[in-house]
Amino acid sequence: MSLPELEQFLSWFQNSGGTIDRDAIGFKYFSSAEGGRGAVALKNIEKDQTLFTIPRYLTLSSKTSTLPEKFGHKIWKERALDKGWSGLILCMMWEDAQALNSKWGPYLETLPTAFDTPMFWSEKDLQELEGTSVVEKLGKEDAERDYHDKVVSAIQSRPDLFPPGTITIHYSLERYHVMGSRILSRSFDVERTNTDDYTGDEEMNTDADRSTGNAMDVDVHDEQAGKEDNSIRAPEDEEEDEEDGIDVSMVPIADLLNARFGSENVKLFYEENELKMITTKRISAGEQIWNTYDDLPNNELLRKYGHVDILPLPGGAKGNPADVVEIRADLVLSAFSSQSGTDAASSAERIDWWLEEGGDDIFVLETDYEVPEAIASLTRLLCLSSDEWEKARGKGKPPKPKLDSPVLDLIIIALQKRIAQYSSTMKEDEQILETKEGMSFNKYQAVIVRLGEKRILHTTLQRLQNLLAAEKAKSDNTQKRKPVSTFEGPSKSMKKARR
Ligand SMILES: C[S@@+](CC[C@H](N)C(=O)[O-])C[C@H]1O[C@@H](n2cnc3c(N)ncnc32)[C@H](O)[C@@H]1O
Repeated sequence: MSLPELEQFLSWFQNSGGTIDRDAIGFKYFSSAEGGRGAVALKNIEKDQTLFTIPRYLTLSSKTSTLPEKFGHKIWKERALDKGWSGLILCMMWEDAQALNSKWGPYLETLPTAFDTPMFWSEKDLQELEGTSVVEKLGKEDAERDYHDKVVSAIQSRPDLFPPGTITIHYSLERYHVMGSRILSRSFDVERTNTDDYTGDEEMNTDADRSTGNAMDVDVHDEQAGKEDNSIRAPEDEEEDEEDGIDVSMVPIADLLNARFGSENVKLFYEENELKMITTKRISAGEQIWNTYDDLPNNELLRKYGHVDILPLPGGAKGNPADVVEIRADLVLSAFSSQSGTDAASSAERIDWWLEEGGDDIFVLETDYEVPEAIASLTRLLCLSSDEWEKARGKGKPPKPKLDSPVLDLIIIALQKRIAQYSSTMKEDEQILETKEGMSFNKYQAVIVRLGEKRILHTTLQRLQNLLAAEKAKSDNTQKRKPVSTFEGPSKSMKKARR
């Protein structure tokens, strides 16, 4: 079973040195909730079976495209096209402009030309994501700055490579975003091997070259996190890739596989000269062949891939068990300032020290509803008396993450402030989903994302409020049990009562 639209591509793949077990794997359209176009098992397949292999020279990256060489490696670097994703995007636009003259022509034909990701949403739809971490991570402005500053001038400098008549069709800002989104939703972080030169066509069909050495995981898809996690990644991310020995690469066939939380049944492994998709469990005939995108939370799935995972959750609700919500450190600071009546500047020294010591500036709450130790430690740091703060600084150690009443009080306020950042309540979102008739797909996915975040916030908040109540009850009991007169003298509450 296969799709007619993929036949030319599959022939190209096999004729170019790729192998695929076509008795075991086919392609078909699943429901959109299951990923649309994807791969299916045509028979029962045992664990540890290789379904297809991709020679490294068939992967498309700025190492395998011949554009940097034609452009001149030196000038490529001078124009910083080796940093960030702009160089790879330019390679992909250029390869795409060559159509079937490109080595990857039939492969490029299989790639989507439109995306449902928030990068392409209207302002109105983006407002539905208010409060979530999606919007600030889109990186649209950074991407467009790269396009205007680096890519346009590179294109204009070489009319022989980028004929002026082709620019509006193949090198527009819109095409730049499409290529960026192809990379974001389909690329793999492929670790380099010692023999890094796998660009040449002379390597085609060299079965003897294939290593039987130890297979290792290939990091699947871009997995940057935190505020630098832009669709077009910050240059420093690419520098890290350089250091880590990773090539962000498009990998034919492998990128036809969908993924769903906890469903992985195959994984991409690499060997010296090729990548191998190998089953990680037995797959029954008719089942979808699922890769993994690292079981991302819905806010990241939506931003990178344009879909969300909706599965049954413990307690009856539906959502993504991998959901997370981010709390910025400045919200903790603002909770402290409003509670203590001080301004943020008076805590600046402590915050600077916290960051210098490597403390987090974003805390991540998960569906275990635990409070990250770092948020408790930062909160305690803010609450320390001047003497205690001097001591902590002297020792070079942030305070222990103990959840006592003052700390609980402040984290509760920070969570309440975080909840207030959304423009709708959790109840409203639940009602919106009950009557979803006529709702746009973008809005539907946005509500799923923000509801997932809010559930974590509300459940964690409830837990903390219970903990605080228990803490207070404990301290009240201790006060009550204290004898009227001890060797230390009357308790504070007794003193007060006598006045
Ligand atoms: C690597 S591609 C997978 C192949 C893709 N379905 C195709 O037709 O080429 C990733 C894209 O597939 C879709 N996808 C993958 N898994 C999905 C899922 N569980 N639910 C919905 N869409 C999914 C999303 O559009 C995502 O951006």
